[in-house]
Amino acid sequence: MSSHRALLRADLPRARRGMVIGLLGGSFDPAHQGHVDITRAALRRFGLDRIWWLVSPGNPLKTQGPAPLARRLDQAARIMRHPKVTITGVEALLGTRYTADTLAALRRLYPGVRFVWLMGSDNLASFHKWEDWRSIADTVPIGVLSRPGSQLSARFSPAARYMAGHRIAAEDSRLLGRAQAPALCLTDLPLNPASSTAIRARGGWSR
Ligand SMILES: Nc1ncnc2c1ncn2[C@@H]1O[C@H](COP(=O)(O)OP(=O)(O)OP(=O)(O)O)[C@@H](O)[C@H]1O
Ligand SMILES: O=C(O)c1ccc[n+]([C@@H]2O[C@H](COP(=O)([O-])O)[C@@H](O)[C@H]2O)c1
Repeated sequence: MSSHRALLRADLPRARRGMVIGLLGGSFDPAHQGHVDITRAALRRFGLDRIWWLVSPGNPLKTQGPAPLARRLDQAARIMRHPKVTITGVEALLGTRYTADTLAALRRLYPGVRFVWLMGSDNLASFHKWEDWRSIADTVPIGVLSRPGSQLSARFSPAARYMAGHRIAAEDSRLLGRAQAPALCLTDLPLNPASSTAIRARGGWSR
């Protein structure tokens, strides 16, 4: 193994073959209680062994850059404390920005590990604008957590239509982790209206 790859592996989170790992990607600028609530709910509902937060170097669709990655990672680790949740800067380590590239790299690095992509319903509503979104849908099961104001637009989104024949009902959500992609499960949860935009707007976080 080259020294570069050895270093990379030393920093990456560990996973055993056969594990089911949920990936929650986000700017986390800053992380808030909404992120914590959906993470705990996803662990319970989707049959996941672990969740990794992928604190993004920067959302490819957002024009304004977030606060420095190290600060967002520190703040996220303070707010999200759970033995099954790891806060990571995996995308910065891998040099990926687009989710499709991140997933392809993770699959190569973790043979035998199952990944599930997690997102709030606002992101499912605009998922069809992501790079290679159909290939993401075709290769990884997707678990969607309700977010106030976007449940309807998510249910009727182009991405939900694309996966219409591959829906897992909310009452069967535990099957998602071991389902073959494409697989989509939308859960109804107690909703948390928290948002990073609102926290920044009231001066609770500066970039
Ligand atoms: N309150 C919430 N309820 C459900 N999902 C959420 C909530 N807040 C964030 N998410 C989801 O968590 C992931 C990461 O979110 P992100 O870091 O962008 O936070 P945000 O509050 O949406 O930020 P911003 O307001 O800056 O867009 C996304 O999939 C998003 O849909
Ligand atoms: O790959 C893409 O085209 C793409 C476009 C928009 C968002 N994403 C990812 O979606 C996740 C949520 O982003 P954000 O900024 O809403 O927190 C994060 O992991 C982003 O990298 C990915």
